[in-house]
Amino acid sequence: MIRLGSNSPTRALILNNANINFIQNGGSFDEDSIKTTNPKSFCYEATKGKFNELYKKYGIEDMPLLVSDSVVTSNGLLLRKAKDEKDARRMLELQSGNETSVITCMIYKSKHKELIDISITTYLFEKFDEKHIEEYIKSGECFGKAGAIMVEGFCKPYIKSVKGYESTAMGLCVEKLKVFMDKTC
Ligand SMILES: Nc1nc2c(ncn2[C@@H]2O[C@H](COP(=O)(O)OP(=O)(O)OP(=O)(O)O)[C@@H](O)[C@H]2O)c(=O)[nH]1
Repeated sequence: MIRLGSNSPTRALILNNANINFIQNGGSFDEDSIKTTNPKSFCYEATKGKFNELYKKYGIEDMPLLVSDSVVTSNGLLLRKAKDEKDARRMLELQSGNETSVITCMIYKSKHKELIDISITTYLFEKFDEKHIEEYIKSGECFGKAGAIMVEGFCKPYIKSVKGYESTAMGLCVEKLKVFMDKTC
């Protein structure tokens, strides 16, 4: 059993699908406190901030702690979660017909071992259909997701090429996590 230190329904889904037993306790780390706009550094600092908050609160005596953060970068810009419909439209139009990378950092710490991993999945998308963009925004599914994208949903029909794990793009590189958890310390 592990503690998923996250509010993310997608991260919970990823662990469930991988048959990893967990309880979920999200934190309230303020990502706006992070100054850097370098996507990788931002992602690492956000993960570290989330980890420190929840490590202080729960420790790892009773079970290992797993936290994670994901950001998107396209055209060198850092894309976090869309603030509103206008922001979501901006992010989607930026990624339409473009290359996009999802960067996911995770920290897993038990009494015996610790993993700090940064994984990247890069997509080349076809141009998104304008009408489909509007439907997707209206559905609200674009919110709460880095870069307002959903690789297993809205983006799927537009994927021209992909390099990296889909799980990384969805918010938790479960393939690497499972290999690490299965390793004896
Ligand atoms: N379903 C889905 N979710 C995605 C995708 N890309 C990113 N996400 C989610 O976007 C969110 C990125 O925001 P974060 O700040 O890392 O995490 P959060 O949702 O705020 O949750 P915390 O772990 O509590 O910080 C995460 O919940 C990811 O799972 C995707 O393609 N599909």
